Amino acid sequence: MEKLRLAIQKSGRLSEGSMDLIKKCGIKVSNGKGKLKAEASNFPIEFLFLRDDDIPGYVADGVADIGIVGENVLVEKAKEVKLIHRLGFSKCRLSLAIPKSEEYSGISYFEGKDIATSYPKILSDYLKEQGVNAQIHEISGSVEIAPSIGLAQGVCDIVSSGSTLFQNGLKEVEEIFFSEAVAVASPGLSAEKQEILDKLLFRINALQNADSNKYILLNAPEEAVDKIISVLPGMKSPSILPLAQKGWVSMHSVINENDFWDKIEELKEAGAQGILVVPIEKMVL
Ligand SMILES: Nc1ncnc2c1ncn2[C@@H]1O[C@H](COP(=O)(O)OP(=O)(O)OP(=O)(O)O)[C@@H](O)[C@H]1O
Ligand SMILES: O=P(O)(O)OC[C@H]1O[C@H](OP(=O)(O)OP(=O)(O)O)[C@H](O)[C@@H]1O
Ligand SMILES: [Mg+2]
Repeated sequence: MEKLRLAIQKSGRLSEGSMDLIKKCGIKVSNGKGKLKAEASNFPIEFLFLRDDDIPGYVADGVADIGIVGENVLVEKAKEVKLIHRLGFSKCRLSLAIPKSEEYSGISYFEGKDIATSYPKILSDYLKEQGVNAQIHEISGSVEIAPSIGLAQGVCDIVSSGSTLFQNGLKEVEEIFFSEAVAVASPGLSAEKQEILDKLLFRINALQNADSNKYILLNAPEEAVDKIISVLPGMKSPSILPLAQKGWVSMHSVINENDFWDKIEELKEAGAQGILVVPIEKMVL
């Protein structure tokens, strides 16, 4: 049987999230330290552990069928791959930053200046769009050091908490690109590989649906049921079970994480009591 080849980052900011996702999908793989290729024991998938920069190229060439990579690297490399799914981890942004002591006048500050970055394509597209001419110096890492050693007056690099910028005496002045981990696929997958990929995406969707929803249980007087159903429609409609106490029921449903606090207020007003909210591990719609 054919196996789907998945390229993931060997070690770095994407590795933990990628392996965690695979594990939660019920796929078992043992990747000893230093092992660059591994097979799952219970799913037709093979893993390649690579530098993240190489993943879009390997997927475009068909050496790997799919890959997990940051959107920043995907856009920077501009390879022929299909973005198939957003994964929601390793969220960060690409920003322009300058020394803290400098006064920032707006994007024209960078006119004629030198900017160090590992993302020359994204930066030059942005500067072009803004009508700014600046010299871009491509370096592959430790970008935040550039102003303090006289290599450039500004940097364009990844920011998450902002602590690396802060520790290097820099301040963020423009956010130019937002990124998260994404799954990408080769353009020409065989029907058999596409079928394996569909199975994997089905599992990922079940995890993501579960993450964005909660299971809710509550007790209510029978006369409050209609009002509560209108607040909590659930996946189809809530389950209702009689309580030992006459005139009372227990209602079970699913609630979206984003609506949670607003709905709790409405439920209490409608007469709900003993409200329990519990996480869902997997959810198939
Ligand atoms: N501080 C951060 N917080 C969240 N996500 C991040 C952070 N830094 C980087 N990322 C995301 O994770 C990806 C990988 O970052 P990492 O720092 O591990 O890359 P790297 O050093 O180039 O690794 P490699 O050795 O594989 O080339 C980045 O391209 C970005 O999408
Ligand atoms: O805003 P922060 O939370 O400080 O995160 C940003 C830093 O994180 C990444 O580096 P990482 O720590 O992964 O080290 P690396 O340079 O070896 O990739 C990135 O290159 C930034 O330098
Ligand atoms: Mg890299």
